[in-house]
Amino acid sequence: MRKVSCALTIAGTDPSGGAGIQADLKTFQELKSYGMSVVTSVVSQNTTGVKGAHHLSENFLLSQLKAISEDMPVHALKTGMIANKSMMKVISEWLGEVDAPYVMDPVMVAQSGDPLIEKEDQRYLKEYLVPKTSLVTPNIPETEVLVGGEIKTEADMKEAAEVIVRDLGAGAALVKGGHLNGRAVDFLYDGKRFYEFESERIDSPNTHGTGCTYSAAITAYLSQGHALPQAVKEAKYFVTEAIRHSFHLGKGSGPTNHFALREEVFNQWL
Ligand SMILES: Nc1ncnc2c1ncn2[C@@H]1O[C@H](COP(=O)(O)OP(=O)(O)O)[C@@H](O)[C@H]1O
Ligand SMILES: Cc1ncc(COP(=O)(O)O)c(N)n1
Repeated sequence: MRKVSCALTIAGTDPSGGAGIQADLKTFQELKSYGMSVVTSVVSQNTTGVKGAHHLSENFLLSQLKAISEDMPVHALKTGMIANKSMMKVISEWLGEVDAPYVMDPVMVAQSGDPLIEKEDQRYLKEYLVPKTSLVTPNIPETEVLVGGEIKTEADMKEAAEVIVRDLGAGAALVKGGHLNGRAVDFLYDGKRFYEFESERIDSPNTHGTGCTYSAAITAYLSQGHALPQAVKEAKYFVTEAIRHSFHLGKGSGPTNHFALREEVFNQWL
C-alpha cells in the first residue's frame, strides 16, 4: 500500500487564497503531503485587509479536531490564527490525542495591520500552547509580545529565540527577520545550538501569507520525516521562491506564489 505523509493545519480562513488555511493547503499539496484542515475562524479578508471574522464555537472546533484524530493519521500539524483563549484551551487539551511534531505560527496581526487575535488573550498562547510545541515561528512583532521586549538587531532575535525555548518551554524557536531591514535572515534555536537561514531581500510588495506559507512548508517537510533544521532549510527556499514569483493580484499586498518551484513556472518567468 502506498504511504502518504499527512499534514494538518488548524487555522483561520482567507477567501482571497494567499494566507490562512488556503495558503497552508496549497503548500501541503505543492510539497506532496496530504493536506487536512480544521477551521478556527471564518475570516472575511483580502489583500487590503480584514473585514470581519466569525469565530467557531468551542464545541464545533472540538468536533472537527476529533473528526481528524478519531479517523485520520497526523504526521505533523501546525496552528495559525487562534482568535481567543477558549479556542486555545480546546486545542491545548486535544493535543494530548496526537503524537506528531507541532509547529505553532503565533499569528497576531495580518500583514495589513488588522488584529487576528484578541489582545488580552495573546498571553494565553504562551500558557496553553507554547510548552506543547516542537517549534514556534514568530515574526519580530510576535517575538516582542512573546518575550516582552524590543527586538531591534539580529543579536536580539537570537536572544529571544533562546528565551522562548528556555523560559517559555517551546521545543524550538524560529525567529523570522522579515520585518527587519537588510537581509532576510531567520534564526532557529533548538535548545542546543543556533542555525541561521538567510536569503536576499526581494523587493516585492506581495508578502500576504508569507508566515503561513513558511510554517506550512516546515510542517509538510516534518510530516515527511525530515529533521527540524533540514525542514526549515527547505521551507525557507520554498517561501523565498514563492515571494520571488509572487502575484500582483488585488489592490493591497498580493499573495505569494505557491507553485513557484514547479519547473514550468521557472521556464516561464525566469
Ligand atoms: N522581502 C522579502 N524578501 C525575502 N524574504 C522575505 C521577505 N519578507 C519576508 N521574508 C521571509 O519570509 C519569511 C516570513 O517572514 P516574516 O515576514 O518575518 O513573517 P510574517 O509573514 O509572519 O510576518 C521569513 O523567512 C522572512 O525572512
Ligand atoms: C486567517 C489568517 N491567518 C493568518 C494571517 C496572517 O498572514 P501573514 O502570513 O501575511 O502574516 C492572515 N492574514 N489570515
